[in-house]
Amino acid sequence: MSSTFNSSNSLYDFVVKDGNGVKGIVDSGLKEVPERYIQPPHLQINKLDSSTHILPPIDLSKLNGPEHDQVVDQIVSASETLGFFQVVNHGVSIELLESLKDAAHTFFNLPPENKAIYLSGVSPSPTVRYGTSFAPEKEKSLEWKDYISMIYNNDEQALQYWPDQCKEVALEYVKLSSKIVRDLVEILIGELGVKLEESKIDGLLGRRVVNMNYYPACPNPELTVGVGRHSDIGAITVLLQDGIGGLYVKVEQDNDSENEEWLEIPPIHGALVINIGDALQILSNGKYKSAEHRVRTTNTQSRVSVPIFTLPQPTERIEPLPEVVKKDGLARYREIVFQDYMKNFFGNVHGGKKSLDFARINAA
Ligand SMILES: O=C(O)CCC(=O)C(=O)O
Ligand SMILES: [Fe+2]
Repeated sequence: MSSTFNSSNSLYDFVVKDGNGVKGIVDSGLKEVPERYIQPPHLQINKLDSSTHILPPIDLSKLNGPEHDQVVDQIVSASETLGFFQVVNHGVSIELLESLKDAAHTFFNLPPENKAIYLSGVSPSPTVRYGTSFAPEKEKSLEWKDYISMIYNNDEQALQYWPDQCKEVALEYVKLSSKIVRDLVEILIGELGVKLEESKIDGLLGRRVVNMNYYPACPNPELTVGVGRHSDIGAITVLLQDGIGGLYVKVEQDNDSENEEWLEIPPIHGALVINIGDALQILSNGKYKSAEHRVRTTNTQSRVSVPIFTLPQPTERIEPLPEVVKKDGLARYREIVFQDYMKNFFGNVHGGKKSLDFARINAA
C-alpha cells in the first residue's frame, strides 16, 4: 500500500478522490507523514509555544437566578476579548455528549467505501458531505483531518439523508444547541443597546451546520496541522471536543508584534466550547471578536470534535448595526450578502483572519 504514496498525485487520489481520507493513510501502516502533509515551518505548531486558557467555564444555569448579571458580564467580557469561552449546565446532557463522540468514532471507523458514498458529487443529498482537509484542490499542504458535514434544513431531510451512525444524536444536538445560541446572541446584541426584530435574528441564525471532525493519530504531529489557522465565519460556533486537547486560540494583539500568543482551550468534561464568528464581529462593528484558531494533531490517539456552526441565511445582508456605528463614529465593515462571504471563504485556503478582509473597510 505504501507504494501508492510514492507520487503526490496517487496520494491525492487515494485520500481525496477515492475517499480513503487521512484515516486510510494511517490504516495502511505508514510510519511517517507523506510530504504533502508537511506544513511550512511558520505554520507548524510548537506545543511549547503556548499556555493553557485557565478561565473557568461559565455556568449558564445561573442566567436564571440571582447571579444573572454577573453571568452576562462574563459572556460579554469573554466575547470582547478572546472570543472563546466554555460553558457548563448548558442543557445538553453528558449522555448526549458522549453519544456524539461515540457516533463520530463509529462513522469514521466504517470501511472507506461506506463513507465514500457521501463524497461531494455522489452524495445522495447536498445536505451531507464527507471529505478531508479544508480545500484540498487548492492547498499546498493538506490538513490532517477527515470530516462529515451535515446541513440542517428540517428533521425529515436529516433523518432521510444523514448517515445512520450519527443522524439521531446530531439532530438532537442541533436542537439543544440552538437554544444556547439564541440565548447568547440575545445577550450579546442586547449589550449593544439594540433590540433586533425576531425576523432579523432568524436571518442571522437561520442556517445550522453540524460537522464531525476526525483527526487520526499522526506519526509526526510537529510537522502537520489538524486544522490550519482560521476564524469561523458564522454568528456563533458551539463545539464539543473530546479529552485529547489540541485546540489553540490566538490572543489578538493591538500592534503588529512578531510574537504571537496562543492559548490552548483545555478539554473540560461536560463543557461545550463557544466561539464568536465573523458575522457577529461585523454586526458588532468589531466589539465582539471572531478569534483565529487552529488544531494540533497528536501521535497517541485519534481525536474527534463536533462543532455546530450557526450562520446567517445565504441571502441575508450583514453589516454593522447602525446604532453601534453611530456610537463608534465610523463603520469598520461594509455590508455583505452572506452567500458572497461564504463563497470567498470556501474559495480560498485557510489564512488566519483573512476572511474578514472581504468585509473590512480600510482606514485611510
Ligand atoms: O476540532 C476543533 O477543536 C476545532 C475545529 C474547528 O475549528 C472547525 O471545525 O472550524
Ligand atoms: Fe473553527
